[in-house]
Amino acid sequence: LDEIVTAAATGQCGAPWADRWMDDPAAPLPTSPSCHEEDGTVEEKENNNKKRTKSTLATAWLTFYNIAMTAGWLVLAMAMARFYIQKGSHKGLYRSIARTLKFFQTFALVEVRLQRIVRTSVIVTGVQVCSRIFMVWFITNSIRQIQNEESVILFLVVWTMTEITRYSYYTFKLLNHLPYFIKWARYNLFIVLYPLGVIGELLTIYAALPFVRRSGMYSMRLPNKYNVSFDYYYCLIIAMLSYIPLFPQLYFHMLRQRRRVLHGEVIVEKDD
Ligand SMILES: CCCCCCCCCCCCC/C=C/C(=O)SCCNC(=O)CCNC(=O)[C@H](O)C(C)(C)COP(=O)(O)OP(=O)(O)OC[C@H]1O[C@@H](n2cnc3c(N)ncnc32)[C@H](O)[C@@H]1OP(=O)(O)O
Repeated sequence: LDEIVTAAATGQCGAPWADRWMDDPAAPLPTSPSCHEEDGTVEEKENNNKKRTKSTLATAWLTFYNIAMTAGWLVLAMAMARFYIQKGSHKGLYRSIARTLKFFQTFALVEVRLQRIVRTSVIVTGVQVCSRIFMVWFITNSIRQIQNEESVILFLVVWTMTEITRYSYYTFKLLNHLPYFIKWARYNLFIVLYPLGVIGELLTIYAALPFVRRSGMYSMRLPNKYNVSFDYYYCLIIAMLSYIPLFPQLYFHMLRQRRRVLHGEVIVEKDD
């Protein structure tokens, strides 16, 4: 076993079958892991080359994506700081950064599919990204009257701090130059920022309720030609209630990741 693991880890000539064995431990082991046996067929070599090219392309793409997202959230942070310094008030701040925020937060949708190349969870990432997009497009952007609420600024500041730390963590990690303070920040700041972000989001949805009820936006009342009724007001109440079962799952997921990354604990997570 040591021989197999060492071969796979060091990329020695025995690595192709070692890789295969690590992918499928049930596969029969060769009697002797000699280099000549495993120089392999031309087909095997081509496959290995393709795999290597794919992983280099994936890493290059991920690095570009994470640099772009770090830059995007840094631009947002600077725009917010500049607005506040110039105007001395948060009124109008959301409108001034709305476009950039919508662009970068919506772009994060690609992360839901990242589990094909990194060890991220599709469910956790899906809930996180969808709830953010819901907050941006269907609450804050759609209801002008709440855009100047303090709670909007609260979740904006918290999201911005989180994302600058998170994307710069991924970037430096991919470049194999991860400063400890970024790793520390990625897996510690969320302990306070996550609940604060949730408070900001819940207060914002709560502030939206009276406007939604009065305007009847995004709602369908009976009778109508589809014979379907939908009340956005109750949909928002359900969304608020869904934080009760969902948020603890996200929070405990991050606490588990923290133990794994900062304390080296081996965590066995259930498959998505
Ligand atoms: C449709 C309407 C729904 C309405 C109802 C909604 C209810 C919702 C309830 C809950 C809502 C929560 C709202 C959230 C608000 C906030 O965000 S507040 C601000 C504070 N937030 C945070 O601190 C977020 C912290 N949480 C996370 O970061 C998430 O768990 C995550 C974003 C989903 C990330 O999870 P995960 O990927 O599992 O963790 P990591 O440890 O970061 O990564 C695991 C491995 O994957 C690699 N990886 C992941 N992404 C990338 C990437 N982009 N590039 C490169 N690599 C990546 C990462 O490096 C790890 O690799 P290994 O270390 O090798 O394992």
